[in-house]
Amino acid sequence: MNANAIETRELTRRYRGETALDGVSVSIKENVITGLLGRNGAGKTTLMSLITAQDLPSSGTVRVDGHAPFERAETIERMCFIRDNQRYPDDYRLHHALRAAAFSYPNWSQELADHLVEVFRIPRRTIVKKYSRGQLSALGIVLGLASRAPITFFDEPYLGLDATARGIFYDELLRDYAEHPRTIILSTHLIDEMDRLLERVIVLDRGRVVREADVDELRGEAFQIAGKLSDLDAFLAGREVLSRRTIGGLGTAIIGERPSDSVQAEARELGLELSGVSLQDLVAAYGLADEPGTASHPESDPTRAANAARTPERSAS
Ligand SMILES: Nc1ncnc2c1ncn2[C@@H]1O[C@H](COP(=O)(O)OP(=O)(O)OP(=O)(O)O)[C@@H](O)[C@H]1O
Repeated sequence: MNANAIETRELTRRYRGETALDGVSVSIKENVITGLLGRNGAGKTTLMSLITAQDLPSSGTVRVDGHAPFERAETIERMCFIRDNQRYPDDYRLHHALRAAAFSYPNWSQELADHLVEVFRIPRRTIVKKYSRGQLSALGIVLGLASRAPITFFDEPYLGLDATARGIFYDELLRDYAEHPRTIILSTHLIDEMDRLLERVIVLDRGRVVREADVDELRGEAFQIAGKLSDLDAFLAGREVLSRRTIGGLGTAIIGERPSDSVQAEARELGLELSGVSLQDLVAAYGLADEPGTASHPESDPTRAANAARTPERSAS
């Protein structure tokens, strides 16, 4: 079991009339990739800002490697926080940003930075202020990965990145993490895409922690069932139905229950298809993420619900 790199206790941040974080107590494990999930305004950025001492709590405590990070340089230099709206000085070009990062992060890898600049095709001569949204995100990723900071935060690092670049990010992150294990915290709405990266998730809703669990544990707690409505209704009676969709005479539902042998046998008898649930669907079923097909889940296919009702993608194992 990994030790905790970060612990917060009853962390609260109030702005005028708005409680952005409300008594958040979480433990983030060392050398694990943790996903920070939740709908817009859930408090993800606020939590990362407080942990990295870029903001002060209204009450509650933060401990990073056992220390309060605020004004503690040794702790702060162990952390790298890549914001989704990272700002750079007006005259900055790529080499300025890289040089500043090399100066700030003791574990900085220039070799990795040069490699990532090439694979993301980041322009060297253009002023950073003129970068496209995707190029800015790519630069953030270069700085975040090449920092090799023992604790690295990425706040929605994929904004504006095309699918190819996002794939490169996930592969490069996994490769470098395997060679240089470290604590990585990613806030994301693209749960489906990132679920291969995430080992643990913290789900926030309206400033509170609603779930903190290993991804495998979460996945084992629910299943999807699909088939004819009449058979489905018989199966669903008395069960904890987290979400349900109907298309014509077919339906799918996500059930909050372990898919035990007897459950699987019952589904078979009724001619229903039982399958695993993706992390995105599970978090959405709890009402804590954007539904697939909505604007902040751009990669999802709006026809997926219909397809799921017809042909479940995976079998439960
Ligand atoms: N400086 C501020 N002044 C007032 N309210 C703020 C401030 N910063 C954040 N908030 C509020 O705190 C809440 C949490 O914001 P936060 O940015 O942490 O959410 P988030 O989960 O990162 O959202 P998103 O997914 O949209 O980026 C929101 O309601 C937001 O409006």
